[in-house]
Amino acid sequence: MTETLTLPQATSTGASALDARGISAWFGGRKVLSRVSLEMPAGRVTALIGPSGCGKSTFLRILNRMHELIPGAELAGEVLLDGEDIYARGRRLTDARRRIGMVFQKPNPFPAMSVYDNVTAGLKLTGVRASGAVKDDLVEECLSKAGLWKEVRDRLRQPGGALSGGQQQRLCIARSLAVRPRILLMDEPCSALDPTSTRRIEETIRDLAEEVTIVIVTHNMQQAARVSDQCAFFLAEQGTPGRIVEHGPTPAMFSAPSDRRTADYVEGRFG
Ligand SMILES: Nc1ncnc2c1ncn2[C@@H]1O[C@H](COP(=O)(O)OP(=O)(O)OP(=O)(O)O)[C@@H](O)[C@H]1O
Repeated sequence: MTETLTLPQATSTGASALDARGISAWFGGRKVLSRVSLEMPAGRVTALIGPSGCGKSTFLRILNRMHELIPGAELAGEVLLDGEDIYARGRRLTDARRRIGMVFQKPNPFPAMSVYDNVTAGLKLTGVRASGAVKDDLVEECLSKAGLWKEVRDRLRQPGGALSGGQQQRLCIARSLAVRPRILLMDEPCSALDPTSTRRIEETIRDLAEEVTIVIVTHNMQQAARVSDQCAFFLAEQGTPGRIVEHGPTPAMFSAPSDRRTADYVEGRFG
């Protein structure tokens, strides 16, 4: 039986806290993350930083149960969404997906689908029912929040693939917002974009932060400094699994990190 849900009301306090506890991860028996714990407070932007291969994306995928879809992938630990483990027995994958959205490195709208249908696409996939008028309002609301409404309000029936790269990424953000997630995960969302589009997305991230908790992976230290409230520095030293070396408020991580390796990384001496 397919479950049908109605759309949650838009509120200004929809953000949730996410708390990862003792997360370890393996691919085909190779351990890539070891006992990573991190609290991601409600309504804040958390940036995950660190050199390539230290497990940031793996950690991010564990936060919305995407890791378990990879053949040979395993994990241990807990991910608490407002205190409840998304991996607890009986919890459904679709539940986690609805509450914890994800935006990827490369903009991935449905290219032949209209801008309008791209925004509402997530509703069907997550079993949410909405009437035509509700959908119209939702499309405007989500495109506005993603900072795209003014640019596409007259092009809602054009294909998503006809937008620029930066617009496509904001369309993907709007699509994620349509199911009213409490958390938005972003895996290097600007790495395929030009500087102007990057700044536009960064503004969007800051605007969204009040109502959705954001966790962003970025290799761009200036970006981490501009958009995040707190940072976690991941490192996998000499073939060991990735760990968090240090985490804390962003200004402190950049101006007075307590670990020398954090200082070396944020100042660009390695990675
Ligand atoms: N699907 C997979 N199968 C096997 N190993 C994987 C898979 N995905 C990632 N890994 C391995 O897990 C480790 C962590 O990778 P991950 O992509 O999480 O790191 P990252 O810090 O996000 O890197 P980057 O910054 O380059 O994106 C790496 O050693 C990588 O090779």
